[in-house]
Formats: sequence, C-alpha cells, structure tokens
Amino acid sequence: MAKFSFTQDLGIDLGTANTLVYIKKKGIVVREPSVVAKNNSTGDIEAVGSDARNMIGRTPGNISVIRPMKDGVIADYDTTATMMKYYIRLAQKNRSPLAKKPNVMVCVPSGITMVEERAVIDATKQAGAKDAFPIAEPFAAAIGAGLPVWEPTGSMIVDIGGGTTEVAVISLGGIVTSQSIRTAGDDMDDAIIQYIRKKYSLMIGERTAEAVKMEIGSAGGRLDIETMDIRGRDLLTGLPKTITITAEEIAVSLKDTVNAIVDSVKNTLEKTPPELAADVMDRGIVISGGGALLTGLDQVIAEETKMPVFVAENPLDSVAIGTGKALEYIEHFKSHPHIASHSSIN
Ligand SMILES: Nc1ncnc2c1ncn2[C@@H]1O[C@H](COP(=O)(O)OP(=O)(O)OP(=O)(O)O)[C@@H](O)[C@H]1O
Repeated sequence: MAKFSFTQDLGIDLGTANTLVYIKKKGIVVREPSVVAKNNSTGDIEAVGSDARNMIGRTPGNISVIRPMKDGVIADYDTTATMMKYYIRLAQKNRSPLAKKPNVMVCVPSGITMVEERAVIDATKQAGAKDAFPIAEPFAAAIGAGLPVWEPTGSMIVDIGGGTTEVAVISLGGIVTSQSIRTAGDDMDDAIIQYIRKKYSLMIGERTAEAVKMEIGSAGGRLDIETMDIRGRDLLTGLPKTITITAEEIAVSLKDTVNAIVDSVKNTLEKTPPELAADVMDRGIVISGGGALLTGLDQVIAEETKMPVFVAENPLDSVAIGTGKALEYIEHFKSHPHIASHSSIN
C-alpha cells in the first residue's frame, strides 16, 4: 500500500482518562489527563491536564473539575474542544506561524454511534484540525502494539481504557469481529469506592480508589499478602479515618468488572470465523490500555480463554502510537471511514 507522509499531522488518543498526542518522527509529545478545571462564575478555564487533575475533590465552590469524556465518548462538547485545542497547541509549540493546519487522526470507540463520531470530528476541527479522520480504537491499539493488521492473519487486541474495553479481531486492514463495552478502569475505581463504603462505612475519593487499584489491585488475588492504609471520611461520625485493607478484598471488589471484560473477550472469540480463531490461538491475544496493567488480568484472560495472552510493550501508549502510525495510511482511512462497521456495543 502507498504511504503518504504528512509531517505536521497529528495522531490523538482522545481518551476518557488520558489524552495523548503523537507527531510523526517525534513520537508522543503530549501525555495528559483528560481533565479541565473551570471557574463557574466567569466560565474561564482555570487549569487543563495534570494541574486540573490535582484539583479533583479539592475545589472551592466556584471551581468545577470536569472530565469531558465519559465512556470513551464526548460528554461535554465545548470543554472537549477547548481541551483538545490546548493540547494541539502544546504539541505544536515550536511550529512555524506559516505552517498549515494539521490533519488529525483521532481514535473513537468501535461501538460509537454516527452522532457520537460526528461530535468527535467536529470537536477536533473546532480545536484547530484541517481535517479529522476517526480510527477505531482497537484498530489503533493493534497498530500501536505492533500487530500485523494488514496481513491475512487474525490478530486479537483487547484495549482496556478508563471508560471502554474494546475487543477486536483484525485481518487484512479491517475489523472482522469486535465488541465494545462501557466497562473499564473507571468502573474498577467505582467498585472499590462502593466496596469500602459498604464494608467500612468509609467514603473515599476517586483518586484514592485509583491509587488502591494500582498499588494492591488485582484480577485474581495476589500471592503476596499486601495491605494498604487508606484515608477517607467516616460516614457514621463524619470525621476523617484511616483503615487498612487487603489485596484480597480489593480483588473481590473488582471481580464483576474483571468478569465483564473476560466475557467480552469470550463473546468476540465465539463470533470469530474459525480460520482467524486458529490464528489467534497460535499467536495469542494482546492486551493494551492502562487497564492491561492490572496485576493478574493477563493470567485470568489466559485461563478463561485457554489462549496465550501478552501485555503490549507500552500499554498506555498503544492507541496514541497507532493513531500516529495510521497517518501513513491516511488514504486507507479515507476510503474506509467506518472501520468499525462490524462492531457491537453493550
Ligand atoms: N498500574 C495500573 N493498574 C491498573 N490500572 C491502571 C494502571 N495504570 C493505569 N491504569 C488505569 O488505566 C486507565 C487509563 O487507561 P488509558 O489511558 O489507556 O485509558 P483512556 O484511553 O483514557 O480511556 P478510553 O480508552 O476508555 O477512552 C485508568 O482507569 C487507570 O486507572
């Protein structure tokens, strides 16, 4: 396939949790949380990215911290466009003032509706793109993870982000079967919050829950018996309180989310044509996205599917690298605008 080179063009992983910007030959130049802090009285943007994320749960009444993406799609259109504009400018800070507007390859969940996809394209243009090309997230993740997506062989990718888990089998530059569920890392954090509230009557914030997940969370219980002290507000007394929780308890709280992810992998395998399923059996399943870093998730998927499972080299970067590399094949995306046409959504 002919390659087209657009040196100023960008690949953007517009994620529920993180937004990454990739520039050809430079790689990932922006890696920031998808968070914006706004002043409620003036409407002014107070902070974007990690500065805004540090304000979560700590703002006075006149400032709101917004996560404008939810479940992989735009929940707050204007704030998303403002955030993207900020990141595009940041990525191009040394750009010549005479340079043309960039073409942008931007990822979208494979189960997205036409209206949701249109919103991503429009927001990307509003943020300063000359043109915006949507790419299905699992397709980008597979390219970024180095899978042979253009070859006549089945490659299976499972991308577990903040808002969505995307499972797809890809062959010959197209998605053959896929499933997108709106369950991923954010639901794990929620599950931890609910568990601690129910069992200990302790209210913890989402940043604490995420830290617990990363530090002692696992998909199936850890062999090392680890504990962690966490602080929150006692719902009975209203006062701050510290408790010690075990890794075992957190594994229990994450069970439903982990099962939902495993089920979506199994469902996709069941719908995969036999030749391609045989390829996946030989080559294994690759998992990417931040959720792939959950301890033991690869083993649980391997046990449940009886297939080898590998974690992508840089799971948090796979989608961004894939959107950037896909710019080289922009003509393919122009002629296949709906690479996600065989997908289903739950
Ligand atoms: N070490 C870790 N263990 C478990 N989860 C992790 C770890 N590191 C990151 N995560 C989780 O990964 C998620 C973010 O992953 P990623 O950046 O791939 O998502 P995203 O692309 O923003 O979301 P989406 O693809 O749903 O739009 C968050 O829920 C985060 O808590």
